[in-house]
Amino acid sequence: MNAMDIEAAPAAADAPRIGGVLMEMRNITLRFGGVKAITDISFDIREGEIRAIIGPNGAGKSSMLNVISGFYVPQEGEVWFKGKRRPQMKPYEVAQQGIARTFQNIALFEGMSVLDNIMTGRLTLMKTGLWSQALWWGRAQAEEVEHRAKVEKIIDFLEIQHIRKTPVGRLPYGLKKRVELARALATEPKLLLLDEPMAGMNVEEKEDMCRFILDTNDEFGTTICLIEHDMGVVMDLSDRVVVMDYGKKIGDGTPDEVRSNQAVIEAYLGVQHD
Ligand SMILES: Nc1ncnc2c1ncn2[C@@H]1O[C@H](COP(=O)(O)OP(=O)(O)OP(=O)(O)O)[C@@H](O)[C@H]1O
Repeated sequence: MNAMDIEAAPAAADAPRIGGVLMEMRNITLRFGGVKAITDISFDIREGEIRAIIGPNGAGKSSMLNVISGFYVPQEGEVWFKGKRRPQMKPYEVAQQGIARTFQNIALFEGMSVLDNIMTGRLTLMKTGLWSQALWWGRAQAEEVEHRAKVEKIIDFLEIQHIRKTPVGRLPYGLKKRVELARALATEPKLLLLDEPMAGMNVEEKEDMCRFILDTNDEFGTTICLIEHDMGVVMDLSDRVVVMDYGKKIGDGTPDEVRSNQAVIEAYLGVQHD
């Protein structure tokens, strides 16, 4: 089911929430000149799950998210999506495949309203060309109405009706993050990548964001892959966790498995490497 297929019947209560492999990273290595940001890492993301990537500062988490989103092309390894090896793609082509993301540093149009910002998420889904839209021809008009309706549903879902006309630049940080999530959802992603969704938030804002992430996953079946430093949040939200340290994978499993993994404990306690 697509993220905003809101009218669709909810999944049967006994249907398994997590399905087969949606994305697979196979032996990924990424270098920046002499710096090896990722060394030979493999893991998968299953349909419908919430998958976290954690690790100390500089572990290579953002680099990995950038490989998934097509922003970085690894020197070695393969990316598989929906059972096919993904050729080298531009980030917009990856977005067209149904992968959306939010950023560590919010990337919104500050002077534009919340509504207009979220509408930009619909651009890749628009079928009518620029000329039809500029001249407001019938088909473009009908399409605009349809896109607006989807966006209004997202606005309701994320409880941001009261700020829909407000320029984003005037919003507090926590709400900006929610608008960024709204724009990502407007693309109707199959896979949603969240880069530190709780960074800089107070406790109340974190609780809200957690609820919206869980609701997105639960109600629309959206697969989510997130990077997050707040360990409590990661362990509460995630089905499975990949742990990176110095560009290598040192753990992979359920929150309980990862919590009791000696290499992970040492990485977080700052045990010196040889
Ligand atoms: N564009 C780049 N050019 C050169 N080196 C980079 C670049 N991006 C990341 N690196 C290096 O790659 C390594 C991994 O960085 P990355 O930002 O992926 O880690 P991270 O786990 O996301 O860190 P943090 O939690 O601090 O954001 C670091 O040594 C970093 O300095």
